Amino acid sequence: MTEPVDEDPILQFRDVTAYRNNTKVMDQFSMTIGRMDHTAIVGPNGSGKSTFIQLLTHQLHPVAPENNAPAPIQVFGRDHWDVTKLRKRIGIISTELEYGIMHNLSYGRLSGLDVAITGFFSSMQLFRHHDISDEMKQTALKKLDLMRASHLKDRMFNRMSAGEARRVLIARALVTSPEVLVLDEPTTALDLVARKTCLQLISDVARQGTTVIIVTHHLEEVLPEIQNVILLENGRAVFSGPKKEVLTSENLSSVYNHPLELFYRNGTPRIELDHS
Ligand SMILES: Nc1ncnc2c1ncn2[C@@H]1O[C@H](COP(=O)(O)OP(=O)(O)OP(=O)(O)O)[C@@H](O)[C@H]1O
Repeated sequence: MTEPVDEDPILQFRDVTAYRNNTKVMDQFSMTIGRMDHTAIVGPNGSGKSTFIQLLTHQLHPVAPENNAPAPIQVFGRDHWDVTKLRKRIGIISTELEYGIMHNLSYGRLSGLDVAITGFFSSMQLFRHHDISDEMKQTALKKLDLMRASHLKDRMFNRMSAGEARRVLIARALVTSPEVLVLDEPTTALDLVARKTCLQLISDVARQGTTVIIVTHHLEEVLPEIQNVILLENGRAVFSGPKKEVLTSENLSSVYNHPLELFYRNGTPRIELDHS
């Protein structure tokens, strides 16, 4: 196992290849994300975005390297992690997690405050053996406040709208003050106003010192704070680098296999389909 040092990248994928049900779903995917390199991983349906999240959460494992080659995935400079410890340093928000908590009702219902507190235990539920201190409660309340969700602390999670639930989940991810926040299509199912609020809150998190990684196919989620973009196609990083260089009409048309026109509005990229 390698010993981490502070300057190590947060995430390093080196020629990562992975299979799901005997299908190659990631093919020699390489990328490096440093501290405070806010990054968007963008790609069309089926390009490998969920696969990336699964590799990060250890739900899926890469093909082992040959001989003594370095491990294909390193997080904070290490290739082996106790998943519970890692979850405290990397907050992940996905619709899968939202669904999991929302439908995990057999153990009892959770309030907004309870859901935020589960972040300390990396669990989807609060159990009797969880020792909840006053400090934890205060921190959870503070993070709910940061996400403008204080009014949801006593509301049952399964009675919240998608936008409310998303804000509570971001607060949950922040209770351990993670160095990195990974968001999987954070505005899916949100209406126009909730989407704007959610993106504004994520921008605030990025500016306050947490490295933000957004995995998405919605270009409006590529916030002004994001400077690096990785464009995925068929499980490979086909374009990678500064946002203005990677997000071009030409590159996007190639990856989406359709003529697209890219423009920026208030620092946020948008695309228009070319119907000609
Ligand atoms: N369980 C599975 N077994 C085999 N192949 C799979 C499985 N799940 C996904 N794939 C394939 O893996 C590739 C990458 O899928 P993935 O779900 O990572 O893409 P994605 O970019 O997240 O797509 P979307 O935007 O539609 O969610 C696709 O070609 C998909 O068909």
